[in-house]
Amino acid sequence: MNQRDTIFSKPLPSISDFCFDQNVVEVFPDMINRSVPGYSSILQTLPQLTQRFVQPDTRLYDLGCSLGSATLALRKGCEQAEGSEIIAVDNSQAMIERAQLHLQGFKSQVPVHLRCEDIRETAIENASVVVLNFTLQFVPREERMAIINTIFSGLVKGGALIIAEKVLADDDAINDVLVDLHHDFKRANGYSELEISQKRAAIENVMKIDSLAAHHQRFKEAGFAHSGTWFQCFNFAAMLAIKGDR
Ligand SMILES: C[S@@+](CC[C@H](N)C(=O)[O-])C[C@H]1O[C@@H](n2cnc3c(N)ncnc32)[C@H](O)[C@@H]1O
Ligand SMILES: O=C(O)C(=O)C[C@]1(C(=O)O)C=C[C@@H](O)C=C1
Repeated sequence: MNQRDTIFSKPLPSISDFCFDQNVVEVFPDMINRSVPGYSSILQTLPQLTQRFVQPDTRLYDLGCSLGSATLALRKGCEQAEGSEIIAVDNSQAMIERAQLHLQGFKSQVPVHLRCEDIRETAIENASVVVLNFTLQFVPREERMAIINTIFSGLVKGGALIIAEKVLADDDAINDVLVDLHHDFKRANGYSELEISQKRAAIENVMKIDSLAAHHQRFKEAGFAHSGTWFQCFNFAAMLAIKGDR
């Protein structure tokens, strides 16, 4: 466990589209910590946000759970709420198998149901909290609205969607600065120029990012009464959308 990410360290003859396969599973904690500015701050805040929005006898969903780091944060935040149940979903079999092992290492009264499933197929029911932590960016853009609509319909009144994404700045010059700051962050974390450029090419076709304005517009269109950005580090941001009429 906790192997160093060297996936893009050697020159590759051709760059395939990035996918969450067994090789990525092996290095995932190292990869995400060294690649996503603010990832640990976001995870640290999740229990607090969960505690605030969880309601008794409801479900909590972690969509695109990878190894279950956000699932554990959700579980920490809902320990005190009677009748909580967590559903964690990922469409990578390799991720789900490792998440199962990872979650077994921590004790809790709250049941967690892990599902290998496409989040586009996931039914959301009686949910007080739904987390999408760096997952929606991997869903084709034209299919994102349907997912947000499904989440909104499945949330109870006063329920919350907690979502983090890599984002695009509206202003091109500002965007260039944020991208450079992100690349400097990767360099400072030991990634080489080759690793940065090969990773960039690998995610280019599979990870299409939206602006914060586009995300908030989508939440509004789905019917959320409130939405805002509660954290941003360079071009990585965490947002909150709340269903009204609690
Ligand atoms: C960047 S990782 C998420 C990190 C994780 N939420 C965390 O906080 O550690 C994105 C995850 O989303 C999953 N994923 C991408 N598209 C998906 C889809 N359509 N359905 C289910 N899972 C998906 C990937 O397999 C991957 O594990
Ligand atoms: O933008 C990048 O370079 C990234 O590595 C981002 C990102 C992400 O945002 O999820 C992409 C894939 C990996 O899961 C880890 C990080």
